[in-house]
Amino acid sequence: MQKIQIEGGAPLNGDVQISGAKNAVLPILCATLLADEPVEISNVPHLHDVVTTAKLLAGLGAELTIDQGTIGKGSESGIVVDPRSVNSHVAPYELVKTMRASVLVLGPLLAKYGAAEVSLPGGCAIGSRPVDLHIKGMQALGAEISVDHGFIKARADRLKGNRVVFDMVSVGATENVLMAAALAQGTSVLENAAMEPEIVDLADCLNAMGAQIEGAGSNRIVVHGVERLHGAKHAVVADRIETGTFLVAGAMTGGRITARRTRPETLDAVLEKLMQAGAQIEVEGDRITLDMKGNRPKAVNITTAPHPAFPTDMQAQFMALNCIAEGVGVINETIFENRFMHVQELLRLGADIRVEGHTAIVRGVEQLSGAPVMATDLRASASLILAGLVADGETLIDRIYHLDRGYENIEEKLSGLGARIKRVG
Ligand SMILES: CC(=O)N[C@H]1[C@@H](OP(=O)(O)OP(=O)(O)OC[C@H]2O[C@@H](n3ccc(=O)[nH]c3=O)[C@H](O)[C@@H]2O)O[C@H](CO)[C@@H](O)[C@@H]1O
Ligand SMILES: C=C(OP(=O)(O)O)C(=O)O
Repeated sequence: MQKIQIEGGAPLNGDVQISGAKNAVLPILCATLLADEPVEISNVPHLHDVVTTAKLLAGLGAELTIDQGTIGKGSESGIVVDPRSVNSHVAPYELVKTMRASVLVLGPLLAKYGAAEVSLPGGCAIGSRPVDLHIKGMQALGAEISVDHGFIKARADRLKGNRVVFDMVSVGATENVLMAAALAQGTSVLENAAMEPEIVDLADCLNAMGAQIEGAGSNRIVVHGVERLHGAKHAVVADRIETGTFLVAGAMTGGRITARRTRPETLDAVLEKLMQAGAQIEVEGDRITLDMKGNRPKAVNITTAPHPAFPTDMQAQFMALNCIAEGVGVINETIFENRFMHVQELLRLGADIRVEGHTAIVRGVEQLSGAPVMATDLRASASLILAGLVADGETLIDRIYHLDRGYENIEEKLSGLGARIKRVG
């Protein structure tokens, strides 16, 4: 099995180009099912989750044209999905179990074809992650739903617009209901909606396909259902989590890094914490430059919460930063009940972390020491890479398939900044 090998201690400097966002491209690919013409998506990152989604859509009968050569290399091309040949409404367990975002075909299949059978995703390393809000949302739009033999089985002649009040903020449930409401009869109002930039990107794509969605990016989204959605072209928004991960790498190594082709306005909470850690941040157009001027970062306190607050998907990376920072940083994880899996592995690298329930107290040490470690989930993998970049000697990270779900060419990008990192095995 492949591993990532890092020789720590090299300062990182230079420019890095940010890819399209995993968490935007996955719902957008699912949204293409709603159209009755081909939809062309560009700035598609080359990720394992994109391959899984492509398999899922192909399994439903959609025809996909994938331009491997250009994926991730520019915004000219990517994936064209022609949904006209869709002839199945079943999302099988084999795919859903490897990628929870597969549940996002529920809304589109139901709205367009009147039926969907989607395997229940089950729990994952970071938490139990139920889908009750997705189901309640579809029911509010008039779907009949049963859950048996591990599948969500949904039917509706034509969904009807309604007021949907989410009990708690959910990115996935907001996206699923948004897609379903786009083709429903009448107007839907989504209250307590998630406000993540990826929701805005999905709504932009749907509107380009002819949907009538207002208010995406706020906690109240109004969707005027339309009769049909047509083909469109859409470029995926930049990945704010990838951007943040590279900026933390710069901060931890005392370097100067420019993230190019990103969306600075989606990173306010992260940039604020980097400045508190002592980084000088400059924003110009689609670029963010972080300069640590060779200094050791200062520890920062973090509480994760829905956008625009600090993202849970950056928690593990800031934990790594706190591990080598000056002082003590307190991290509260409020989104997922089990998102401290990286702690045990960071301890193996010499970190000083105490976990009390949903809080981790991190006392910065002068130096981490390289060791073999195991990745447990996507962002945990990123945190171990970051720690390895500053650890003394060699760090060998196992189970890196988690990383390939969500980071495009991370070794190449880090090598380009001066890191001594390679894939082995
Ligand atoms: C593909 C994608 O975009 N993934 C992101 C998405 O995941 P995802 O959409 O799964 O996350 P949610 O926003 O839905 O989850 C937030 C919280 O709500 C709970 N919940 C959610 C749905 C539900 O029906 N019932 C319920 O209780 C979850 O268990 C969790 O505790 O948002 C998360 C929170 O920003 C990010 O960490 C993930 O990277
Ligand atoms: C938790 C994440 O993704 P997913 O929802 O796809 O598991 C993530 O991107 O950090």
